[in-house]
Amino acid sequence: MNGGAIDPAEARQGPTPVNLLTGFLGSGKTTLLQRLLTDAAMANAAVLINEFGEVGLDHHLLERIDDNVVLLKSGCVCCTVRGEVADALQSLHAQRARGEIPFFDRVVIESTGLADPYPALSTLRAHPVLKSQFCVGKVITTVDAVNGLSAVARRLEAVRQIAAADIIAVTKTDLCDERTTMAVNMRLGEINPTATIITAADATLLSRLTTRSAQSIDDHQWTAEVPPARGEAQSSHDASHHGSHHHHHHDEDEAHAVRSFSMVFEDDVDWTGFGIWLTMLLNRHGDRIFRVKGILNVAGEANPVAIHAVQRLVHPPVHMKRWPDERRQSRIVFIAEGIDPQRIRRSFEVFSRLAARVLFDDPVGGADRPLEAETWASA
Ligand SMILES: Nc1nc2c(ncn2[C@@H]2O[C@H](COP(=O)(O)OP(=O)(O)OP(=O)(O)O)[C@@H](O)[C@H]2O)c(=O)[nH]1
Repeated sequence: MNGGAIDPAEARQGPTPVNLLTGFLGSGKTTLLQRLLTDAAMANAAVLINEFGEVGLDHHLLERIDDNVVLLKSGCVCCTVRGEVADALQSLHAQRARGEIPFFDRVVIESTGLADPYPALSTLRAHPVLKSQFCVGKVITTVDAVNGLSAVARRLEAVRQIAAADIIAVTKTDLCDERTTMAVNMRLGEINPTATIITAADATLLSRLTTRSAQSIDDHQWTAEVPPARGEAQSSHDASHHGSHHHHHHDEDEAHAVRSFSMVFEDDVDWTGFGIWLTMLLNRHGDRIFRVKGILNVAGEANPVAIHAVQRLVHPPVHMKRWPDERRQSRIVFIAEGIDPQRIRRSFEVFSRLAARVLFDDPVGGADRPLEAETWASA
């Protein structure tokens, strides 16, 4: 770690701006980032991706992979910024000064969908070394027009992400009618009256993100507590972190613990069977399954198929251009509240066996043997 190297870029341009890209699980952060990075103004941006989950996938889903894209270990920005994010920023800074990585003039941190942005922002501002190397740029928060209001009603992190925003980019408006979008915008305006609210597709987004506001960003009270509105977000931020690798025990009861878990498997996936299983699972448990994302080795496909679901909304699959590594393994990450991972695993195994039987062995077998796991997913 080199906090003291004299960086010619810094001498010329001053501290490098850091934009935090936040937003609840599945609200469209990576999609927006992908689009922003295609613009020439972002050609020299370094990207830090922080994921909540055992198996990091976002760096595979993001097409621009180069030396300046760093995937941080599972965790969340709010809890790791004093360690991992701070280290990553200092390391980028030192490597740039030594000319070891391509020049960058901006850093974008994509946080996990469960991160409280305030600790990260206050650390960036107050960290003894970082504060001279980097400055806090605008905070952009994505809000999903389909599921955003339900996230706000259930999770305090979602409220705090909106409250911290300079720019709120409303995503998935193409999947909603105008009234729904207006209702979302109104609620956002109540939570954060000073943010600029635009749709994610708005062409002015990038210029709004990269220009400094008249009011310095440093004037924000980053450490201020943002209370939830009445009736919103029953569980506290601190209590919400509960993952297999990122495992915090706070006061939250098991029923509201959010945990991330993953399934990794070698066998080909039957696409139809998988689609039926996922749809049934989300119909039954979508309220508590905030996020499903994965890369599947689909039978008959040369390249992986990326899948995304957010609560009950299943997005169209995306055919990826190549496998991220030699192993053609399927990887699926779930982020769910109060669900035992074993039940999802068992249910998937039963469905896989059923699909194999229907396809290859015994077209009618299985139908008379509704196992506990099947009925759990579909009942
Ligand atoms: N129709 C539509 N789909 C969108 C839009 N934005 C994102 N999506 C889809 O929503 C799904 C989730 O998008 P991501 O960009 O991965 O969301 P994320 O916030 O990075 O997800 P996490 O990192 O898991 O929190 C993907 O299938 C996207 O294609 C949008 O504006 N319209």
